[in-house]
Amino acid sequence: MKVMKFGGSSVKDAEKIQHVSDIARRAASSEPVVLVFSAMKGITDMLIDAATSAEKGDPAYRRLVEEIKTRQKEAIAALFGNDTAKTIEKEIGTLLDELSDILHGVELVRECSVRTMDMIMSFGERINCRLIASYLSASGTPAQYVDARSMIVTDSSHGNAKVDFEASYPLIRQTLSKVEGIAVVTGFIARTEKGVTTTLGRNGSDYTASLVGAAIDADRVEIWTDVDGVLSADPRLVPTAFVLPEISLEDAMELSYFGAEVIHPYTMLPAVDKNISIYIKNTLNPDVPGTRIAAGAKGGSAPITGIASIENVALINIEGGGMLGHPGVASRVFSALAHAKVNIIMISQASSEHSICMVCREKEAALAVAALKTELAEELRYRMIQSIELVNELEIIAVVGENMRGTPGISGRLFSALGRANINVLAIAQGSSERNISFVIHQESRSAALNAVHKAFLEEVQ
Ligand SMILES: Nc1ncnc2c1ncn2[C@@H]1O[C@H](COP(=O)(O)OP(=O)(O)O)[C@@H](O)[C@H]1O
Ligand SMILES: N[C@@H](CC(=O)OP(=O)(O)O)C(=O)O
Repeated sequence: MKVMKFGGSSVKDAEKIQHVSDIARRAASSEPVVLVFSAMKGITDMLIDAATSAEKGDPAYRRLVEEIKTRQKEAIAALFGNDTAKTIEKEIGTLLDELSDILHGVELVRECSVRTMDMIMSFGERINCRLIASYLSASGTPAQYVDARSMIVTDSSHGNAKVDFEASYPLIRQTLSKVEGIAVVTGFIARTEKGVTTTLGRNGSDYTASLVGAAIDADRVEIWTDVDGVLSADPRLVPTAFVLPEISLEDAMELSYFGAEVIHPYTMLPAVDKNISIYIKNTLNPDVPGTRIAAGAKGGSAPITGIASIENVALINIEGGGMLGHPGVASRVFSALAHAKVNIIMISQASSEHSICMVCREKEAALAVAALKTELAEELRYRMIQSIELVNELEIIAVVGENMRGTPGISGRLFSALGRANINVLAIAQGSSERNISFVIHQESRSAALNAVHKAFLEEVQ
């Protein structure tokens, strides 16, 4: 039994849907499969844009809904014969009408809460999975649409909800045991205990697939995308990046946390629980073995496994001699940021205790600085803290790999490579697991830094 997840890039249009349906059908002829699909590529972004426009009272949202309708109509016309097309169009039309009504509501009240945003985003996966289940059935492979909200239960942190494993696993088993034909499960979406729609975070359909895989004790979970596997770096930025045949669950988690969007970081959590291997496969190149992500898998003989990066981040630097020997400042800083719901991606504190510096997403930076200025008002007034400085337009780069543990000289080699490429490093952090060194640079040096580090660790003869 295996779970196969197809991302937005694999179901962009009718032609791609036909192609992945063939892949799924072939797999289903030799073992039972459960399918998980994301929305068509770009649809989630369009839904977010529509909600944002409606909230501002900008009628542009109607044009976006029309564009979504047109894409669906085109796909339906290409996938179904005339009679079936009418039935599917009606079914999907009802969903699109509901979406229009919700957006109209948002326009009227000029407000789109995170809860409403989750409901709006859910239409991408719901529409796409209805379309694909109908297409599979109409083309001779009986399939049934499964709304993940009937089986994945989360808390109410909308936009990035936390899964209740204990509640979800039995529900997943129960729901799937009643499905006739192949289950076509909506990725990304879930619900609270009270039935309110939630989402698992952008790119979260990978996580849906591994949750389903762990619940049903699948032999493997396959994430089908548009590249040959997990590469040693983002291939769009590092042309010499190569496919990693296998990597550990921990390295995959680190790489994805630091921006390798080929897999969602939480995907590895259920797999750790149940010791399931995850395979990254390419729909454009289905016979290539891809990458196997599994407990204990080795990343290769190089000192690092791979490199990842996050753009549009900001660095906040709190400086002041008054922090020296005063316990509790760090804890207040992080509590204030947590309270303001700012997510800190990286932290580094100078050992002199003169400064604490943190990195967050640029879009959250102003909020973070305001929260810190309020929390540290006293210290600023009495000059125990001299400044709270913000630098925007930065990039975090992380070098990741099990092999770094206990290997001396990695930092020296890393910073020499950056020095040779004339790249200025603003902050550095290393986890005590020694599995990752992350550093911050100016965004304009991104490509030069990634390529220099890739060359130093992964291309030159070791
Ligand atoms: N280290 C990496 N290995 C492979 N792909 C990467 C890596 N870093 C970034 N990517 C990008 O991730 C993309 C796949 O993720 P995504 O677009 O979310 O796919 P999907 O739509 O299938 O979910 C690839 O096309 C690639 O450009
Ligand atoms: N559709 C959602 C969830 C998802 O996983 O998408 P994809 O598999 O295309 O990254 C998003 O765009 O975030």
